[in-house]
Amino acid sequence: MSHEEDLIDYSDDELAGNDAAPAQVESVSNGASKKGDAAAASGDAKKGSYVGIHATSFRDFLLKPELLRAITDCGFEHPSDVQQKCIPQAILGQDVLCQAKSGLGKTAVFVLVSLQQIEPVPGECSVLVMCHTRELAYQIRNEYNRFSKYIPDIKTSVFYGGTPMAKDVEILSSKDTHPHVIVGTPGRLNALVRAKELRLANVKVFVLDECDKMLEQIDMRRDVQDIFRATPTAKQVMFFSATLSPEIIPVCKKFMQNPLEIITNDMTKLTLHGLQQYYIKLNEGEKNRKLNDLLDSLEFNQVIIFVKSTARATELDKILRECNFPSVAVHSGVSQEERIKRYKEFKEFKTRICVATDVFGRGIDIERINLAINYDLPTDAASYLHRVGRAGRFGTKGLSISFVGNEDDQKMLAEIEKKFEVAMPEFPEGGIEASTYMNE
Ligand SMILES: Nc1ncnc2c1ncn2[C@@H]1O[C@H](COP(=O)(O)OP(=O)(O)OP(=O)(O)O)[C@@H](O)[C@H]1O
Repeated sequence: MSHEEDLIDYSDDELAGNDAAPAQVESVSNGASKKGDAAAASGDAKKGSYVGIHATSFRDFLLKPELLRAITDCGFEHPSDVQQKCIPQAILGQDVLCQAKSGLGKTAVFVLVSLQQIEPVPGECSVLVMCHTRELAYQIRNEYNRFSKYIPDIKTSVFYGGTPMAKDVEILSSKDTHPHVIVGTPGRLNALVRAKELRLANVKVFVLDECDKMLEQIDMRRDVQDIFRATPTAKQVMFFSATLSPEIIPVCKKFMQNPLEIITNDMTKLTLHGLQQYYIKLNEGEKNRKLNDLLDSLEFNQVIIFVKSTARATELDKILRECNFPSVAVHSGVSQEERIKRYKEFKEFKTRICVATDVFGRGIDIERINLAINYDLPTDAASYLHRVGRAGRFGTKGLSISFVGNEDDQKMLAEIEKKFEVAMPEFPEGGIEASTYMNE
C-alpha cells in the first residue's frame, strides 16, 4: 500500500510537474444559454438548447428506452457535436480517441455508450473508468447514477485514495454489492488490483478521461498501464480530453485498435465562444487588493479562483474570509472527506467562491461558475484552457480574468495567445457590462 500512498494525489501541480504541449480545440457554435441565475439554486436545471451543426435527436442513436428517459430527466434536448460524432459508432463497440473542447458533454458520451452496451453480471466489473482526480471520479460516478436511474440492476462504485481501502474491499467482496461500473483514480485501483481484491478479467469497456494528463504524468501512466494489463485484450477502449498534444496522440493510440479519431488540428477553432477572456497586469503585492475589488464590483453566480500551490490556496481562502467573502478552498492539503464535502457544497451552490489548485483545473463541472480567475497563471497553456473552461459550460456565457505578474507570466500569456490564436485584451479599467458574461 505504500506505493499507493506515494501517489496520494497526483493532481496539484506543485506535486507533479506537467509540461503539457499545445492544445487543440474544436470550435462549436455557441448555443443558447442555460439558467445560471444566483436565485436558481435547485438541482437538475433544464439545460440550454444547444444545437450542433446537425440537429439530431438522442432518439436517433437507438438507445435503450431507460437511457432516453434519463436523458430527458437530465434536461438534455439535443446531442452536442461531440456526442453526435462519437455515440453512433462507439455504441457499436469501436475504440474512440476523442478531443473536444471543454464543457460540451464528453462525459455523457462514454457514460451513455457504456450503459447502452452493459449486460450486468453479478460479481463482475464490465466498465472501468479512470480519471486523474478524486473529485472528478466522484462526479463521473454521479453521472453514471443519473443516467442509470431507470436501470436499477446496474451497480456503480467509485474508488480513490485518501479513504479506507477496507471499505472498497468490502464492496468488492460480495456479489450483492460488487459494482458493474467502477470509476476511480489509478493509484487506488492499482492497489486493489495488486492486492487481488479487484479482478478486471471481465472488463468490456475501458475509459480514460483527461487522458493526456493521465499519460503525461509518469507515475500515473505506470498505474494506468498496470491496470490496462489486468484487463482482457478484447475490449472497447475510449480516451477523452479537451487537449491532445501531437506527442500524446501516438501514446494514446498504443492502447487502441483502429479507433474512431476525433482530433481537431485547426487551432483557430479554439475559443469557447461564450467565454470572454481578459488579463490584468499587476505586481504580486497588488493581487489581493485587485481580487477584492473584482469580487466587489463584478456580478457572478459562482467564481473559481486558481492558485499555484496548496499553501497559497489556504492563505488566500483565509484572507477572503477575513474580508467577508465566504469562500471554500479545495486542494490536496485538505483531508479527502473534507475535499468531497467542499466539492459538494460548491456544486450545490452553498458557497459561491472557491479557491483551488489544479485539483479543480480539469473536468469539474459546476454549472453556475461563470467567472474563473487565474490568481496565479498556470505554467502550461493546456492547463489554462482547462481552467478557464470551468466557466462557460455547455455553450453558456462566462468571464475569465488572468493576473499577469512577472516576466514568466507575460511569456505564458503570449504563448496562450499564440497557441490558441486568441487575442486576450487587458481588462478594462471601468469593468465590463455584466450582461455580456451573465446568463439570463
Ligand atoms: N446534450 C446535452 N444537452 C444539455 N446539456 C448537456 C448535454 N451534454 C452534456 N451536457 C451538460 O454539459 C455540461 C458539461 O459536460 P461535461 O462535463 O461532460 O463536459 P466535458 O466535455 O467533459 O468538459 P471538460 O473537458 O471540461 O471535462 C454538464 O453539465 C452536462 O450535464
